[in-house]
Amino acid sequence: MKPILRARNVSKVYRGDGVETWALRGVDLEIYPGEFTAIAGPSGSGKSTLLHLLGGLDLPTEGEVWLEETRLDRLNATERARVRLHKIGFVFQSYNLIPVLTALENAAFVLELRGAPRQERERRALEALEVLGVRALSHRRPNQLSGGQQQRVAVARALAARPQVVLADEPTANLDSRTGLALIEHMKRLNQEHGITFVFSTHDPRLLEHVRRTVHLEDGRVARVEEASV
Ligand SMILES: Nc1ncnc2c1ncn2[C@@H]1O[C@H](COP(=O)(O)OP(=O)(O)OP(=O)(O)O)[C@@H](O)[C@H]1O
Repeated sequence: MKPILRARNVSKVYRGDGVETWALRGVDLEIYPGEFTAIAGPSGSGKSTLLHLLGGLDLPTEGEVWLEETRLDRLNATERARVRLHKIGFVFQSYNLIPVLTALENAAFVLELRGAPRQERERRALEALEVLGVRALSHRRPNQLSGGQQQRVAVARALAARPQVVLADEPTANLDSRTGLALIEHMKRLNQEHGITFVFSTHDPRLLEHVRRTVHLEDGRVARVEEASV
């Protein structure tokens, strides 16, 4: 089987105010279709940077990033945006819900950007909200939802578009442990039932008990990869 995502000897340097920060150094990583992979590591180890690069949101300083047969770091910004829109779902803290839209409209948003017809958008958004257990809240705006509910709507937005890959940056960070575990369970079910590939970052050891593969980052390098039999 060929990897769906691949980082080859990827380094990322942030430069600003005369300071250089090596966020990633020579990272090699392959993600295969249908995998459920966690990226773990202490604060500042490079987890968010790696997810940004894998999703084509940012470019590596050195190395290659591939999504299937497409080399993302060779595409221009418009081409990368098109690939993201059609193939990747994001659940990132910085990609918050749009405050003036209802949960349903938020969940349908990626499909709207893709130009899907209204009926199809609504059907798929409602389906995704149902799967995440927040369909009854579909007419509420984000400020009428708890943090956990907002996070579920954000996951529903990523999933309604049926991406091949979902990249999630600390998806449980703002949730209490019960809600966090429930969200991971939902993600796992979608992974098992719909074959969606998940890569998510976390520094919560409790969540790592639920994943098959954990990539540990330290100081921007892959320190070790752990395979569990869950
Ligand atoms: N835009 C930026 N400009 C300069 N330095 C940055 C930038 N983004 C990240 N860094 C630095 O790169 C390193 C890796 O950061 P990154 O956010 O990828 O780590 P992380 O593992 O996701 O951390 P956390 O768990 O705290 O979110 C850190 O030293 C950070 O300070």
